This record gives sequence, structure tokens and C-alpha cells, in this order.
Amino acid sequence: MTPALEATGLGRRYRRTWALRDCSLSLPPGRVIGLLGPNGAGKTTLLSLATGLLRPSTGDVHVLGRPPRSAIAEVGFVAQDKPLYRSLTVAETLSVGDWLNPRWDLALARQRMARADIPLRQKVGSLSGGQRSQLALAMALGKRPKLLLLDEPVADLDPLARREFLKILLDEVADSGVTVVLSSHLLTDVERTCEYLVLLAASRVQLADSSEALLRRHRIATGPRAQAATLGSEHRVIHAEYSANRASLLVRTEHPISDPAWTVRPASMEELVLAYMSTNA
Ligand SMILES: Nc1ncnc2c1ncn2[C@@H]1O[C@H](COP(=O)(O)OP(=O)(O)OP(=O)(O)O)[C@@H](O)[C@H]1O
Repeated sequence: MTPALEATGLGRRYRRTWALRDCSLSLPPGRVIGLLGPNGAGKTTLLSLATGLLRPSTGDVHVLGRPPRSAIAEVGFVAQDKPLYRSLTVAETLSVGDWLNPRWDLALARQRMARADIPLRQKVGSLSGGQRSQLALAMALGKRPKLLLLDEPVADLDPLARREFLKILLDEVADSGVTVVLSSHLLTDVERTCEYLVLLAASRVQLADSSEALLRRHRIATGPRAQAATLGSEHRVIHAEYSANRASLLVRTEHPISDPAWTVRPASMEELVLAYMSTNA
């Protein structure tokens, strides 16, 4: 199957600062994929490269098997700042979608507005931040995209609206098979919604795998501090916390930790993500 997004050695530099570097990824189609990372990690840069809004400094990226600009008709993008014309009404905004997109589904976009209780005659400039997010999502879904790229779409939404928004995404994936890449700082939302995670930190991809595989490959080992180096020579220690003479290590390993000096338990997704997020390399 053609990957929804494939990057090879992808990098983008601003003068001497790398916003994203050495990014090689192959994202599976038909999934909801979470894009996580601390502020400035390169999430917006990756999404902007995937839409063709930015050009790479190194490497390349393909979406739906094609260069980004050739796939634009099949890609929906909701940018972080949700750019919309404030002086238009909601109905006029949806009509603009109709003029610009050959496969536009006006009924679906209107239905989204009705479900969010947003009147079609209301001016965009008078919508709340959360309502603008709902409109931006309706515009992206109305395009009937095969790939939907969402840059922090739920940041402005209250908890109920966030749950509803994420439910709509899951329904869309089930109905149309659209692939969703969703950047967010809200780990609980990502954990609940996404079956596949990409984690960026320090401008590099630190993790990219299904949630199930990530949880399977990581363990928390607690044991004597004096033996931490020995464990580290046998398994890859991602993060270590020490207290007096005890050590708590987040370990990436394909093999069981058999040394009886260590108490081993599964890592939670939060422990795993926070450990990789704090990496500097
Ligand atoms: N136009 C630009 N000019 C110079 N530097 C930029 C520009 N855009 C982004 N950067 C830098 O590139 C890095 C990555 O930025 P990016 O916006 O991709 O991060 P992000 O992960 O989306 O962050 P956030 O979670 O805060 O939105 C940051 O260090 C940022 O300062």
C-alpha cells in the first residue's frame, strides 16, 4: 500500500537553525496518526513541507505517493492559526470551498456546522476560537481528502467540543478511510485517538510506530543505582531518574530483562513520551 506520507532525509533549515533534520518516515494509510513534540520541535515545519507550503532544504517528501504540490487536491490542511476571511459569513466561506475544490461536499460541510450549532449567516470574525476551529475542520473535510493534516486543531476547544471533534475524526476515518495526521500537545487526546505516533524532539524524529509496538518495546526497570550502568550496557536506556541508591530507567528493548536485581513493569504512554521529549539529541 502507498504510504500516506513518506519522507527521506527530509530537512528544513532557517539560516543556521535546523527546524527539522534527517527526517525519514513512512506513515501508513487509513490511520489516525499523532504528531507529538515540545514547542519548536518541528511539527508545523513537517506539516508545511507535506503540504508543499515549504520547500525542503534537504531530502524529499511524498504524500499519497506524489510530490506535495501534485497531491494538493486530495490533501486537507488545517493550519495552526486557522486562516479564514473574517468578513465573510460561514455560508460564504463554505461557498468559497465549493468554488475552489472540484470534489467539494457542501452538504457534509453544512452538516458539520449544524452539529456544532454554528449559524450559516454568522460572520467568521464574530465566531469564537473554538467555532473557527470547527469551521476550519468542516472546510478541510468538505474537500473529501485522502489525507488530512491538522496542526493543533483542538487547542482552542473546550473538553466537550474536543471530544466531539476527535469523535468526528474517528468517524471520518471509519467512513472514508481518510488518513489523519494530528499534531497536538494534549497527550491524553492523542493517546485516546491515535493508533500510531510520531514524536519529534530537538528537530529530529525520536519515535514513529504504532502505539501497540511502542508500548511493547519499552519497560520501566527499577533497581539498585550501582547496577544501572550494567543494565545500560545490555539495553538502551532512554531516560534515567535516580533517588539515593535507587534508579528508575525507561528502557527500550526487544528482549526481557532477566536480571533479578531489577523490578520490571510496562511503561505508560505518558512515561514513554515524556522520556523521549526530554531528549536533546
Ligand atoms: N519562518 C521561520 N524563520 C526562522 N525560524 C523558524 C521559522 N519557522 C520555524 N522556525 C523555527 O523552527 C523550529 C521548529 O518550529 P516549528 O514551528 O516547526 O515547531 P513546532 O513543533 O510546530 O512548535 P509548536 O509546538 O510551538 O507549534 C523552531 O525553532 C522555530 O523557531
